[in-house]
Amino acid sequence: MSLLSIEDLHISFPGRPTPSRPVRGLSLCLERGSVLGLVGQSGSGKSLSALAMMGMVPRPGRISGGRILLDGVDLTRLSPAQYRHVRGRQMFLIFQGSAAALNPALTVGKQLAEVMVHLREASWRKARVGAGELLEQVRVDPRHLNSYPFELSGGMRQRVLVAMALAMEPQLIIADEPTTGLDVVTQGEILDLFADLRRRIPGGMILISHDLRVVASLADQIAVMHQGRIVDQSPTRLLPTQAHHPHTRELLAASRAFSLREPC
Ligand SMILES: Nc1ncnc2c1ncn2[C@@H]1O[C@H](COP(=O)(O)OP(=O)(O)OP(=O)(O)O)[C@@H](O)[C@H]1O
Repeated sequence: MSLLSIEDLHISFPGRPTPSRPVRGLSLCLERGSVLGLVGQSGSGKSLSALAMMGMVPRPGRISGGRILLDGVDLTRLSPAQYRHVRGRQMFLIFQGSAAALNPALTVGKQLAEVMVHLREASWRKARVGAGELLEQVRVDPRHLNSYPFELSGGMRQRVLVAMALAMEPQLIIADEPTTGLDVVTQGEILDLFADLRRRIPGGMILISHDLRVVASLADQIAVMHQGRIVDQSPTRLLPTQAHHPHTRELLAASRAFSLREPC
């Protein structure tokens, strides 16, 4: 059984004269232990799809059809309380603008320690030590345990989010444009960290970007999204030969200078 299977997902927003349907018939599969790259141009529906997987479609939008199966459980049928439980333990979203994902009022150490106390039932003392170790694993100096998110650079905040994911050990990690807004060197470092993360997390990862080059080095499979649905999906290195949709051809042409390599 696939770790994640999305079947014919539709998301709509009310509107006149007709509702808008930014996601219309999205289907994809993520196998356990693998990374799926979800690419597509701005507005194709990638972020909304990620939010739908997390049970966080912004109102008045709603899932108007389809199923999202995580380990065979249809998430679209969960109550809000059940969803919160699954979201806190089995799924983790790293999204654009890492600042917004961290609590601005709590130090980095406190936020990491809270995850360990609540999910791993560690004592506060052990959690604090564990939080320092996690920061070291993502190559952030542990003295930043006492720093607030605004005191860190964008790259460091992304590293803290990766540390948070390591603390939670979720089944599914969704990273939505995790390197957008970072300089090229920091982008490379963050992608290296994701490569490390995928080796440590037994579940799977969905890496979302408008840039094929960003996901190609990490993803086993690439799914190309266009106007609310997947138009091509294939193993990364076969995409240039297997892609048939004109939009995928455009994306490939745009990243031609960079050859698609084997996932690390
Ligand atoms: N809160 C909202 N209300 C109404 N429509 C929305 C809302 N959020 C998204 N949409 C619609 O859904 C479309 C897809 O948005 P989405 O953010 O998923 O695109 P994306 O592929 O992630 O683009 P980007 O790479 O720019 O983030 C948008 O073009 C917009 O029409």
